[in-house]
Amino acid sequence: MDKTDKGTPAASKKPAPAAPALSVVPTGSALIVSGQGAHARNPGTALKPEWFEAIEVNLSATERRAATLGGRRTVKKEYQAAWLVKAVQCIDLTTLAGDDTPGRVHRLALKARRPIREDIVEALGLADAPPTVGAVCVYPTMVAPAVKALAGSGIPVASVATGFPAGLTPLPQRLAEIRYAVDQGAQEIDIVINRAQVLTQDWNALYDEIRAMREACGEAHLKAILATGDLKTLRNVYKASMVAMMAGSDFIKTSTGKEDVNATLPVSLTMIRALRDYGEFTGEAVGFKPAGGLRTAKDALAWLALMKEELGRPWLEPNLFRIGASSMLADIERQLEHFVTGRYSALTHHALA
Ligand SMILES: O=C[C@H](O)COP(=O)(O)O
Repeated sequence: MDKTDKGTPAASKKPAPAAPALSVVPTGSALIVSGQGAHARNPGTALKPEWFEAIEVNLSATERRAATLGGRRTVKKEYQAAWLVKAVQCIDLTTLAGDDTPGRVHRLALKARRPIREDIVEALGLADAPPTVGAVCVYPTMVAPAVKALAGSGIPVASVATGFPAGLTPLPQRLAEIRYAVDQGAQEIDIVINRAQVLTQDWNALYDEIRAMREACGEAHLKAILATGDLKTLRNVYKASMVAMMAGSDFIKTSTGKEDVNATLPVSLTMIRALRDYGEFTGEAVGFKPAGGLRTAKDALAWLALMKEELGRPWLEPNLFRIGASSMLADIERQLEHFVTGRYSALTHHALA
């Protein structure tokens, strides 16, 4: 850690170019607002290793900072309910299983349209504008059923692609998979990076591949999954985040959900500091998506606190923040039910996801 950087766990030793301020404007303080607002795309930059090569990350300082988020910084009562509704609006409701079927995707889409039970929505006073999730995330061959089941809802379909989860098929096939998913109607593509390029510090190769993937996405937004559990060090996480953003990623995402270690707060903090540095260098606002192993309302609150404290209010909206989760919604719904009734029900009383 750079000792001059008071309390900054993931600090970058970077040159000091004229850094434009972030181009986003806070949208106000009310948390219960809906919408998948249009997100200006990140055009990327040329590859600039000088922005990240000298990075140092202090592991223990990063862990200490992360540990504060789930503990003393909690929100209670109606504030907590509002944050949980916000979390629902930011969920990429996901099914990425070998036994996925159009029927399962159809059921998931129904849940995406009405993620919180009607009586709870009414009790929360949200019946006029019931919340929906941020997106539904599926494998490429499930995009068409998802698009059909979500027709008219305004909920985008995200598809994983590029040989998810390992990303080790030849590049032409990975690019073809992106084009297939876009052709099927996916509006967002969650690509996986080639971890070997990070582990061998081959930044040119990583940059070129992600650039080519962005090109293949066309109008679809690109989320770059770094699979941080495979990247060995937080320095690598920071560098891979930077290269992914320079190559034009609209979001950087932690994990596939298939690594041994998936989303953690220290890794997320490191990615967010990279995101913030990239914003200072370029003026571009890039989105963040933690994913993998996030199961509880408590997880949702910890990551929302991280976004608010590190990046500010704009990163509490689905155009800049998503939570990738296949099984978090039921616990959030249960907590919201407790808020409106004062009673806890068993998790099994809450539908799918
Ligand atoms: O992209 C989303 C992840 O695959 C979801 O992981 P999960 O099944 O652990 O929630």
